[in-house]
Amino acid sequence: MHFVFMGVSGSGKSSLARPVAERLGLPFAEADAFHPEANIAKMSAGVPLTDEDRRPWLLSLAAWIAERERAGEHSVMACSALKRSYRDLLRGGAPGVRFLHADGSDEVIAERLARRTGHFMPAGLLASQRAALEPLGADEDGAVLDVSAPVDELVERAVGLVRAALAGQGGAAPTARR
Ligand SMILES: Nc1ncnc2c1ncn2[C@@H]1O[C@H](COP(=O)(O)OP(=O)(O)OP(=O)(O)O)[C@@H](O)[C@H]1O
Ligand SMILES: O=C(O)[C@H](O)[C@@H](O)[C@H](O)[C@H](O)CO
Repeated sequence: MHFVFMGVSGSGKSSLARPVAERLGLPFAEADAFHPEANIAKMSAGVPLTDEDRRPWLLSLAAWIAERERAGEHSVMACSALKRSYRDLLRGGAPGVRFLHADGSDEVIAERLARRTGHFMPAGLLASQRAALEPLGADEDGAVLDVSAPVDELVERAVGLVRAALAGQGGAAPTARR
């Protein structure tokens, strides 16, 4: 199974996904590291990416998932995966792709983005990220994490969800909480 922490910029995907992968000893991919230079330059200049900009990037991430699948490994990824069509591309990588949506109010996320340093993504792009975001549909495998809680607590919760999904493989999957 492949667990993708999704959400808008600054929602805390990376802060959660990385420790979850470490705790469970699973391979981890940070989707930001897969962007071509042109995408990074665009975002750094405060210009939102288009579907066309994101497509090759999402396909490279799906390829990473497919490699883990071929290796017989579970995996964890941090990737915005804002639209359903983007998640469809990721789901193309392997049969068992599930999404954990790091979700929070604009107020909470904007405040975290304003405080974050050393990252290419300007806080001003939050509005466009929000506009693009399509929450998980009822028919999409996944769960929602309310990111107003402290990181440690959220990591604990996410580890629990991943463990439960892995234990129930072939059985019940964690279902979306809204
Ligand atoms: N639950 C939390 N409580 C307090 N601060 C948090 C929490 N989660 C993340 N942060 C902080 O908020 C900022 C954004 O988190 P992070 O970089 O993980 O988000 P992200 O969704 O991966 O963003 P991006 O997509 O832009 O890379 C960071 O400075 C991080 O330390
Ligand atoms: O789809 C996108 O617009 C991008 O993935 C962005 O979300 C960033 O890569 C990331 O959030 C910035 O840190």
